[in-house]
Amino acid sequence: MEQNALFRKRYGSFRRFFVMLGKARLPYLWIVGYLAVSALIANVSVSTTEYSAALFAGQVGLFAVVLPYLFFTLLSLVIGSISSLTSNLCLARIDRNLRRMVWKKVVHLPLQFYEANNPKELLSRITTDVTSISTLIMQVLLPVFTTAYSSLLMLGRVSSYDQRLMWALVIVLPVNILISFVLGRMRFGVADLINRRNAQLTAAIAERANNMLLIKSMGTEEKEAVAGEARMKASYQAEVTDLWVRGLALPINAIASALQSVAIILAGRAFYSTGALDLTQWIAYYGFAIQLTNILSNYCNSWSNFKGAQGSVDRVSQIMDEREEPLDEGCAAEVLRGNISLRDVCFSYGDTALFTGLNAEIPAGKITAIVGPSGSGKTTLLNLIDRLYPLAKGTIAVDGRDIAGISLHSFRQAVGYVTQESVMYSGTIRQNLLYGLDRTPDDRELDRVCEAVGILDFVQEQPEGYDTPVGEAGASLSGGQRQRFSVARALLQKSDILLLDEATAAMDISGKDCVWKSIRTLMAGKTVVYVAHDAQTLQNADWILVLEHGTVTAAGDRQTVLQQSAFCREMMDLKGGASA
Ligand SMILES: Nc1ncnc2c1ncn2[C@@H]1O[C@H](COP(=O)(O)OP(=O)(O)OP(=O)(O)O)[C@@H](O)[C@H]1O
Repeated sequence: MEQNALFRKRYGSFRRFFVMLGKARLPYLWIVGYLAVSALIANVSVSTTEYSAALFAGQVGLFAVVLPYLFFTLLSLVIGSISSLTSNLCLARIDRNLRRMVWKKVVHLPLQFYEANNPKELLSRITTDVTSISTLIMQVLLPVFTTAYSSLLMLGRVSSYDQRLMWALVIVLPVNILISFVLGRMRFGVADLINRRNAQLTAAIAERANNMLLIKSMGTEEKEAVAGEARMKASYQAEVTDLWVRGLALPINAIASALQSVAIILAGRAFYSTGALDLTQWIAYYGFAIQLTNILSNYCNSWSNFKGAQGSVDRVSQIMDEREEPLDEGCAAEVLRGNISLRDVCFSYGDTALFTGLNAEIPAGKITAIVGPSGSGKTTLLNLIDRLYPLAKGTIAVDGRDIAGISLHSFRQAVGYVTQESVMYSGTIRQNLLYGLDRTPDDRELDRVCEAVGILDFVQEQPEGYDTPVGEAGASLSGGQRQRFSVARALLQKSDILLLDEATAAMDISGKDCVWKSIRTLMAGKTVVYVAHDAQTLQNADWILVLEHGTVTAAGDRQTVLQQSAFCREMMDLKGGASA
């Protein structure tokens, strides 16, 4: 974070914008095509202006003026349509490439990033912010070239009539640019505020929509309605402020344009009356001057978009500056026997230290239970073994090898992990079972594993069997069913080490027994580490670690630990048979 702040301080938005574009792999061929078509339009437009000026001046020669005028008018229509198509395609492709870049980055960031940033706010970074950056490229960045080219072309034509007239035009034109700069600065703050408030609103709505069960059961509908209203009011107020700023910009721009037109006409008129320009040139000059004014003021209006999109650039480039997890650094995991040793492990959440020199041994080929009071760090310990957080100090070794030297990707392939939440996606049962596997087991294998965790009957009762959708995040399944599918998914992974965090807590007594028997059979000879909260699941352990106040206070087989640990005795005596 500190590093990012330093980066942001050192490099302005411009620099970060271009660094980001460098990473985005823009559709360069399409962009070149768009620029070429725009250059063609500029040339056609110069010819159209000159032929129309000749017509206005009374030259009606069919082949010298009328037909060329009609031809160029038609040509500008055709090229205009091609240009608008190319521009829209460019915008869509830039949008797609930027989104792909941000998403690729986001999925490679460490868990800590998601804990430090509201994941739901990330939604708007990938959608709204990316769209404003794509628009910025199409409306501000590329028009630098098209506007400069058209302006130079037209100024060149005016200069061919009289060089002094061109300089007069060059002096008058920047009035609009100056005004747009000032207005753009004003708009930036407001546009950024709108984006931030909308992102907060989206995040809050997404969170509430996910937690409707809690809202209903606690009867907080009214409170939530009022809180939502306050957030919507905040967004509305930001939008109203933006309207006021834009409202102020309109008359200022209109007055500036009117003054500019008067100056342009007076300058042209002076040259025409002294005979420096003929009638056709005078009309053509006026046509070019008006077009130049429009092109520059359109560009300057877009410039205010740049100021508005600066916040989006900052937010997206903040993601792009984050360090990714180095998934492929280090050597391959190969086959792990699964003897896990923790040496002087230190780990903190922010400033709060959880482990300050934790030592523990988890034997290979056994089922080890981790028990301890709530908040003692059992889940965190599993997360550290799965390398979801980096250690502040100390080492974790498997079979004597420091796991920090093993490539994260191959290590996590060798370690299966069933987390507390039993994560399911809104696909079919099959898609959920196969998620993350680098092979495609056939139905017979799926049947075997599902039978082992006691969910095969349920699958067979479904109209579409394994191809039955499970609803959003597995909403159509019970908590126990979700847990069985999560365990089945981990068993299909055929990992060397299996971590389970209260993986059977939502199952009934016979369900737990069935799942644990299968784990013992299917993981025979491999290492299983699980968090146990009740005496029944503790029965499955060959080895027990008691974790209290950041240290292991007892370790060994059941007999040894029961003698050593009051916590464990209490757990067996008081909670005997109770489910977690
Ligand atoms: N992401 C986090 N950020 C900050 N603190 C955290 C985070 N996750 C856990 N903690 C804190 O770390 C401590 C250990 O949490 P952990 O979930 O590892 O405990 P646990 O033993 O598994 O608890 P339980 O038995 O209740 O599931 C707790 O005090 C908790 O508040």
